[in-house]
Amino acid sequence: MSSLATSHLRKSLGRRRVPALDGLTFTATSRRIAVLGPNGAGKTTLFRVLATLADADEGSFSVAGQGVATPAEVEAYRRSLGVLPQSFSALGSYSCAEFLEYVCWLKKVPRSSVPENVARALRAVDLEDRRDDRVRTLSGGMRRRLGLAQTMLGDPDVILMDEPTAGLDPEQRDRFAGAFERAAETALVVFTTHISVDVVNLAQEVVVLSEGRLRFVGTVDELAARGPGPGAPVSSESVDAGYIAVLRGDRSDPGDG
Ligand SMILES: Nc1ncnc2c1ncn2[C@@H]1O[C@H](COP(=O)(O)OP(=O)(O)OP(=O)(O)O)[C@@H](O)[C@H]1O
Repeated sequence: MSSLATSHLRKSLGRRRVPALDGLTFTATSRRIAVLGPNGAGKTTLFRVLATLADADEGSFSVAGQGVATPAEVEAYRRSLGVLPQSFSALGSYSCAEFLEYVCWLKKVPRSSVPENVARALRAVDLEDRRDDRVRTLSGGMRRRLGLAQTMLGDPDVILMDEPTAGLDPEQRDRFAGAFERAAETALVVFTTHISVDVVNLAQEVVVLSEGRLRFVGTVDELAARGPGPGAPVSSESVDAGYIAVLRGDRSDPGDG
């Protein structure tokens, strides 16, 4: 069964109507999907469409076999969604727990479940000891993990993240990966990235875009094999090499279209 499928998604932006998504069609079947592509490939635009922050001009998508088209479908989907945008900024004067309680309220989490939701989310991202500290006192990596924590409130079925590890140092990226693992235990996770280490550490399947079109969809192993060749161990080097080969169109891909 498909976990995420798009069909002929088109979205043009700005006065010059730049085609940020140009008939994008793919089917992914795993529960941890990385969307990879160079600057301007259309990753953020896809994220915004999947998060229902923007409407596609044409085309459709479905998640776990459920369409997201009619107002009732969109509403049900939004209720099942956790979202971490690239420009996430929490309310600095709130404590971590107060901020998460506020998001619970926005997400209409039943009042009796709020303490448990907040405690579970803080535990998952390793911020229990910062529970009562103000958000503005957290490091950049901690803030990013708090951003991940808020996606987990209300037990979402789907979590979407736009470049969640951008700007994190290797140690913080590692800690983020641990928190990501816990979030992905119960949700389908789709995230955009530029970073091949993220693909290796976080994803099962990769969608490569450029110029709003599909270049590749397949497992991390399959992408890595596009570089040095079949049997190459999966590493950030082999994923990078596979990614470059895919962008150059070195070998044809049955998923291209
Ligand atoms: N508001 C806008 N007006 C006009 N063009 C835009 C706008 N936002 C994005 N674009 C263009 O749409 C295309 C896709 O942009 P998008 O931000 O989705 O790419 P991206 O893959 O997320 O890039 P990056 O990795 O740099 O964040 C690019 O050519 C970009 O210049």
